[in-house]
Amino acid sequence: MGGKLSQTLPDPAAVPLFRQAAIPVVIVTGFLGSGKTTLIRDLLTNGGLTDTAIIVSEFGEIGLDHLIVREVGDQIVLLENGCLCCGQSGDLAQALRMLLEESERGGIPPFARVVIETSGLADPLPILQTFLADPLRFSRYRPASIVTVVDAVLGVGILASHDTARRQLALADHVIVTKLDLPAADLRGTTAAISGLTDTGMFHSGRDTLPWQEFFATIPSGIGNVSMEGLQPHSQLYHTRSARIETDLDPVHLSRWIARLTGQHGTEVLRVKGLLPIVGEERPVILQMSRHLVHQHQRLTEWPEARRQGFVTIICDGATPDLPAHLINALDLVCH
Ligand SMILES: Nc1nc2c(ncn2[C@@H]2O[C@H](COP(=O)(O)OP(=O)(O)OP(=O)(O)O)[C@@H](O)[C@H]2O)c(=O)[nH]1
Repeated sequence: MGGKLSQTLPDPAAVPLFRQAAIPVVIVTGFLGSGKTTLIRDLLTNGGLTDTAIIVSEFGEIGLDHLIVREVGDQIVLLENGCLCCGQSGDLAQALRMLLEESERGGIPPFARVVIETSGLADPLPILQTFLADPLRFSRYRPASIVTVVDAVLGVGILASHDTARRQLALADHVIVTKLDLPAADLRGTTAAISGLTDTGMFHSGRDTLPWQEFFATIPSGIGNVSMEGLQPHSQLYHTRSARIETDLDPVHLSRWIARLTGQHGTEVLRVKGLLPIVGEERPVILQMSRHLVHQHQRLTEWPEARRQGFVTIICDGATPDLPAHLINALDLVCH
C-alpha cells in the first residue's frame, strides 16, 4: 500500500524544519460544491478560526468563494483561476510569502495559522509535495492536516465517478460530511462509501462539534499509509466558462434557465456559481448549483467594489466541452 507515495515524499516528522515552531497550514479539500467555503465561513463566524489567514483557490475564470469568505474575515488571498495541483505551486509560495510580508508591515492582522481552500477539482497530493519537497522555501510554515469535505447528498455518486474525489479522500486526516440537514442526505450510504476509500481519516458528521484546534496540531498522517493505486490525477478533463453580467436578469427567465439546466443537463453540469443582479433585488444574489441540486439563494451584503455587475461560472465534465458556452448563451446575457 502506498509504496510509490512513501518513496517520493519524505516523512514530514523527519524534516527538521517542520519540527520548529512554524505556522501550521491546514488544507481543506473536497469535490466541487461539497461545502468547503461554507465550512470555513462558519468557522470564521463562530470564532473557531481566530488568528487564521485563508488562501482560496478556485476553478473557473471568475471566483465567488473569496467574496463569501471575505464578508466574515479580512485575511484572505485569492489565487486566480486556481488549480493548485497543476503547477501553481509558485503562486502558493508567493501567497504564503505575501501573507507574512503584509502582516509584518501591518497591512493585515498578525496570524498564527493558515487554511488553504483548494479548488473542488484539485488533487491535494502535489500541494503537500510542494511543502515536503522544499521545506527550506516554506520554512516559516509547516503542513498540518488535510481536511476533506464530502457532501451527504451527492457524495456517493461523485466518489463513484470521479478519481479526483477519491484522491482527495485517500489523503484525508479528517473527513467532514456536510448537507446532513437536507432531506435527500444519505449519511449511511456516504459513510459506507467513505470507509471503503480511506481508513486513515477521522470521521465527523456535520460541522457542529469539530475539533478544529486539533487540525492544526498534527502533521498529515495519510502519507505512506494510503493507496492511490489506479486513481489517476485529473484523469477526467473539466470544462469551464464564465461570463460577466452587466444588466439585471429577469427572475422568470432565470428560473426557466435553471429548470432547463437541472432537467436536461443535471449530470453533465458539475457546478454553477454566480453572483446575479436580478430585477427587483437590491443586493447581489448568489447562485449555487451542484449537478441537479439547486441550493437556496443567499445574498451578499453589498456589491463587490460597489459596482452592480455580476457573473456566472459553469463547470462541466469532460464529455461535453461545448456545453458551458452553450448554457451561458442560453441565459441570454448582455455580457462581455
Ligand atoms: N443545506 C446545506 N447546504 C450546504 C451545506 N454546506 C454547503 N451548503 C451549500 O452548498 C453550496 C456549495 O457550498 P460551498 O461551500 O460553496 O462548496 P465548495 O466546496 O466551497 O464549492 P467549490 O468551491 O465550488 O468546490 C452552497 O450553496 C452552500 O450554501 C450544508 O451543510 N447544508
